Amino acid sequence: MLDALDARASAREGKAGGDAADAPERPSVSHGAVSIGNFDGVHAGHRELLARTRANADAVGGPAVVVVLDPHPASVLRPHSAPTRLTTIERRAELMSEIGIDTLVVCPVSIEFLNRTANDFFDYLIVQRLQAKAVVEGPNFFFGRDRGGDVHVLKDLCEQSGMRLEVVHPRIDDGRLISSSRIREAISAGQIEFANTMLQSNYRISGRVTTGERRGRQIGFPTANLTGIQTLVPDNGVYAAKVTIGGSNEVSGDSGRELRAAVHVGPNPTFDEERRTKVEVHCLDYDGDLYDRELTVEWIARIRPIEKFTDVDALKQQLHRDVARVREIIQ
Ligand SMILES: Cc1cc2nc3c(=O)[nH]c(=O)nc-3n(C[C@H](O)[C@H](O)[C@H](O)COP(=O)(O)O)c2cc1C
Ligand SMILES: Nc1ncnc2c1ncn2[C@@H]1O[C@H](COP(=O)(O)OP(=O)(O)O)[C@@H](O)[C@H]1O
Repeated sequence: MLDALDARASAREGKAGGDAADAPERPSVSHGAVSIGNFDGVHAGHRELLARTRANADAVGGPAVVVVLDPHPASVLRPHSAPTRLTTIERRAELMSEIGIDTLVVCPVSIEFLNRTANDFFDYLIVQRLQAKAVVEGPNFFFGRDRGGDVHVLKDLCEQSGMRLEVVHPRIDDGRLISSSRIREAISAGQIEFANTMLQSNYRISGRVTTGERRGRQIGFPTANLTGIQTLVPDNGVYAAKVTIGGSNEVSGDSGRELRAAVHVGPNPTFDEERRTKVEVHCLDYDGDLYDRELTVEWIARIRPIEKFTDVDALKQQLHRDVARVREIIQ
């Protein structure tokens, strides 16, 4: 039973995965302040909860620990309705590290795990595995079989174990709660600036550069075509973005180089390719080989929808205007 908690990430190192027993230096998870959730996006609401987790950790003199239930419990129960994630676990660890969380523990979620009663969940995870001194959650926190535990149950259990509990009230924006699903809706509608405001950071995706139709260079606008994207792709359209070349474990010379880019998301109707959605990145002021490299795209603003142009010259004229617009938006 204890091996349910078998992977952890040191948020300070921004890494995830691996078995705890293999880690050369196990990050400290005991006797601290703990918050449990999915934290997809690490958005403004999460950030308030995490700031309070940090403050409680300081008050009890232990580490600030976040337990990410992965995959999201709802997607284990209803795999077909699982939403596409906003952030990988590695990205969540990176963002949490930036805001002062010491350790991110990944708790694998299975049907058996979700079948624990609320008392059992609390005893196993919070008491035995984490030996927590403080717990921080939002009022919508439910735990245990059939979501049997809520913050009132949690309050009683914490009191019985002599733990502090802080319930952090969620952040309201325009009278509506900031939530991961609301951010997904905004991104899927191309409302990148609104999503970025709710995230309090620029939305990102990463992918590997693959070959396309080799048309880009012929028309003077080479585009790096991304594949293997694991997170939500914004609505079809043309965007201004910042791009970083190379993955975290690449050592090549220009790894980490940041560029501005005009990014196309969608089909290529001008070339009668109406169906396939592609993510194509035209980097400004760059000429090099990107095939098989990893690119991270930081979305800044949507410029326009995809159009079918009457000919390639009309497309080229528009691409010149798109690039000029990117230069205006990202100075
Ligand atoms: C910033 C940008 C905007 C684009 N907008 C459109 C568009 O509105 N309509 C369209 O058919 N293709 C558009 N394209 C896509 C080109 O058709 C595509 O890059 C070209 O076909 C090259 O494809 P390839 O990389 O497979 O060679 C755009 C490309 C870029 C970089
Ligand atoms: N400024 C640039 N932006 C994007 N890719 C570039 C740039 N300069 C050179 N390249 C290279 O050109 C390739 C894209 O050229 P393109 O003719 O569109 O071919 P493909 O159809 O295979 O994507 C990229 O994968 C990259 O290796």
